[in-house]
Amino acid sequence: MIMKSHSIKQGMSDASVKYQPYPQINIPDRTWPSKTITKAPIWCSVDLRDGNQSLVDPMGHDRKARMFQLLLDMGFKEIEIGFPSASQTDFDFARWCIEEGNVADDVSLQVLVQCRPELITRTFEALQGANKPIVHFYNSTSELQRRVVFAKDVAGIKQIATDAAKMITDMAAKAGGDFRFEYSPESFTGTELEVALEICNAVTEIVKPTADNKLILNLPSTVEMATPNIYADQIEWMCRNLDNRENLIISLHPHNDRGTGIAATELGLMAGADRVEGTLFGNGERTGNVDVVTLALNMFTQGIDPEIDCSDIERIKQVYEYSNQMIIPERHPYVGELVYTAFSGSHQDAINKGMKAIKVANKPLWEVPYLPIDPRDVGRSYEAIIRINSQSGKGGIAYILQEDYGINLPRNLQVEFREDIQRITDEGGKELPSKAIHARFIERYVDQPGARIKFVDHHTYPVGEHKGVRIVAAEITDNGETKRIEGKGTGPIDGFINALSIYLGIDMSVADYSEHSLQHGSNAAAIAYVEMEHPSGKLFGAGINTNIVGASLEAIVSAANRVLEERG
Ligand SMILES: CC(=O)SCCNC(=O)CCNC(=O)[C@H](O)C(C)(C)COP(=O)(O)OP(=O)(O)OC[C@H]1O[C@@H](n2cnc3c(N)ncnc32)[C@H](O)[C@@H]1OP(=O)(O)O
Ligand SMILES: CC(C)C(=O)C(=O)O
Repeated sequence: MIMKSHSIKQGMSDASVKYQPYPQINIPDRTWPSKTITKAPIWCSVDLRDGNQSLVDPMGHDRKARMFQLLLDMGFKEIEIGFPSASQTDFDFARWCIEEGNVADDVSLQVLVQCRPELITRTFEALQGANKPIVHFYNSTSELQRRVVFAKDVAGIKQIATDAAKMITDMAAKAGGDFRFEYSPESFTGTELEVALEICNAVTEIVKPTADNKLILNLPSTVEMATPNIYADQIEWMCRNLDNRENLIISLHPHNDRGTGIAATELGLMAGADRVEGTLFGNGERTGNVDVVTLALNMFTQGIDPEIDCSDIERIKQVYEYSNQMIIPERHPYVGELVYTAFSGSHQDAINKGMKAIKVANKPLWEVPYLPIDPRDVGRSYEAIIRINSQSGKGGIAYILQEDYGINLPRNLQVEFREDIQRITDEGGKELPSKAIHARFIERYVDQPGARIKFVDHHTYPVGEHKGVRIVAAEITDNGETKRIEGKGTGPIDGFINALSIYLGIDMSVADYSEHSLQHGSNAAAIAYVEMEHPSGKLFGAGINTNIVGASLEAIVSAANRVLEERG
């Protein structure tokens, strides 16, 4: 019998009939692939307009004002504050920004308007008294929208743009202020390049930009329709062919329909664009606008000053969540709850070693495997870098004990303790927090509740004629009963082991020993680790005491208790 294989595509249409590939751009001598981004673009936040217009519940005054203040604090010099002719809320907010927004002289407020006379008139009312405002006008130019939305040919669509350009420049001249202008051939990525060029050139001719007042030509990827290289080709082609290029600011306004908005923007900048419109963490229509925080931090990690301040990413996140009433996912670049966290063993091991190497090198260059940015640069701490679950390894556990508690486990003890933690995480199926790992370490190696032997005190004294050999007389408790034991050795550790071996009737010796002071914690205590060899293997004990010899002898008792436990 022939078995039919199942495919998850069963319910989907025939793609080759329903969709068509985006055509290539004919620009064989393209230069952008060998360019790099060397400086920050002019940033324009469109959170309060494109972001706001895509929300389930658009922002009221408080949510807008809080977002506006954040954008000013982050250093945005151009902020699209709304679409004042669309609603009274947007109109009133524009008035509030102008009258009460405490906007610095180097910041331009920007507003959006369709190319419609009544809306343009209302927009100018909203802008009275604004300092260097940007009037951003747009109309859709794509082949599809010309056909199905406007039922107009190219000439008709160009007329909409040029009529608006004329009206806007006339009104600005009459108003006498220092207006700036931006034009967007909306749905640019669905517009034939020759058509976009013709319409943009016609608008430029009317606006007559100068070196002192450049026209912003915004070439939006209103809908992201192709791979990012196509957008870059389109931008390079426009930059090469536009009239009066020197008096134009070429702006990108990417959306993220294919999930490649960041890449498209970066390639668009390499292709010659000067400016980027986007939103914090990418809120916006459908899959969102391009995320300016990610763009800025991508630049930062390439050694470029992004010129917007992302050093308090938690505040940016909080305002984003309050104003947009949306939650940022855990994996969102640079800000997500989990983006600086490794659970898996090999990542933890490499991070642990990288962090140590950085401390040793004591140089500013950041080089930590798996962490493209120092979390502290965005105001995040190192606390969450390594978290422990069943996927974790010894390096991660060692890192947590070192970072959080100043406990620097010897390598073999890391291996031993990891097995214990692995058993717990496998059984629980859950993350084990740092506190629980520390508590387990103390319980197993230091406090040992219910253990048979406890160390109380010791004395040493020389053995008459034997130079270098000393007697160790110690007091211990065995199941709560006080006992005095005695042994010989070259020092207290040696002698105490000898005493315990005789008392317990088990042949024990020290295979490895180390100690260090505990930097964390209220008392200046020391921790000692003893790897104890016994007839059926090796295992570790640890002791913590303000006295280093005390810590060592407690570590021996700890190891002896574990030997007893193993023997049952
Ligand atoms: C890609 C973008 O993000 S563009 C920005 C989109 N943002 C928004 O739409 C948010 C704010 N918008 C609004 O509140 C409303 O749409 C308003 C107030 C602007 C207009 O409202 P209305 O006139 O009631 O409705 P609507 O938007 O449906 O109007 C569409 C009409 O304007 C025309 N139109 C649409 N865009 C433009 C434009 N840029 N320039 C000129 N005319 C336009 C349409 O062809 C249509 O004409 P028709 O009435 O002859 O068919
Ligand atoms: C108005 C324009 C720039 C826009 O929002 C878009 O194309 O997405």
